[in-house]
Amino acid sequence: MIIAIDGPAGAGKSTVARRLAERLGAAFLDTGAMYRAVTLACFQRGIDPSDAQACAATARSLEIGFESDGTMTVDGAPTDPAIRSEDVNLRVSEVSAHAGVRETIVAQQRAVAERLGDVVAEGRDTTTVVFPQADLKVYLDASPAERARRRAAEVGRPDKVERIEAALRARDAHDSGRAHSPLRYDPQAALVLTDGLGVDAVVDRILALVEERRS
Ligand SMILES: Nc1ncnc2c1ncn2[C@@H]1O[C@H](COP(=O)(O)OP(=O)(O)OP(=O)(O)O)[C@@H](O)[C@H]1O
Ligand SMILES: Nc1ccn([C@@H]2O[C@H](COP(=O)(O)O)[C@@H](O)[C@H]2O)c(=O)n1
Repeated sequence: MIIAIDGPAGAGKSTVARRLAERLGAAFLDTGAMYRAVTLACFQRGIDPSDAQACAATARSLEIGFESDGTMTVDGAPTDPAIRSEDVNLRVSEVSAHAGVRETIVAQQRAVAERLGDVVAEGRDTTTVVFPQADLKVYLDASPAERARRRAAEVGRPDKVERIEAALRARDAHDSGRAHSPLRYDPQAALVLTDGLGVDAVVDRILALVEERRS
């Protein structure tokens, strides 16, 4: 069984997907973490994120592994927390837009799912490109203001909510506007709007959809 969850930045995809995977006894696949790992490796190697060929070569050179609990390794080592840094946030959309990077990473995502079996995958193109045959597709969304409030609370900076909203909107615009695998709503996906809904309520709603598909 594959459940694919897409949506804009900060919509709650990884939080919900991780919890859903736990409830279902499935593996959790955070596809964005893979693009973040490529971006960080580009920084560490002095590669310009606009250099499509060098970014693609970097993606090909990395050995990215996944455990069923969602733990990712890069070249056999635990993932560097710097993949979540502000610097990576600012350039990951640019790196992930290169066709050569996507070709490599999408192939790895499919191979991981093949190996892990039941999978809850989340990202930007898991419903449309990576797993078009998914058993359930969900598009998770919330207003930009709500997403920014949640993210600001997460990082303990409610005073920065406006800056955070601007950054989320910029990343969404880049992810939606790119030529290869843009973020878009797949008409086969169930749209789940989460303003005013807690994480457990969102997970319960998706579990109800899983049950519907099974019956
Ligand atoms: N339904 C919800 N209610 C309240 N807070 C939520 C809800 N869903 C997620 N959150 C919180 O919002 C923040 C962003 O969630 P998360 O990191 O899962 O989003 P995401 O869609 O994976 O983001 P990104 O695409 O940027 O990685 C987290 O602090 C998370 O705990
Ligand atoms: N399937 C995906 C997943 C992510 N991306 C790109 O990576 C960025 C970071 O993703 P997070 O979910 O960790 O925030 C995201 O902004 C996209 O640029 C992607 O292209 N495809």
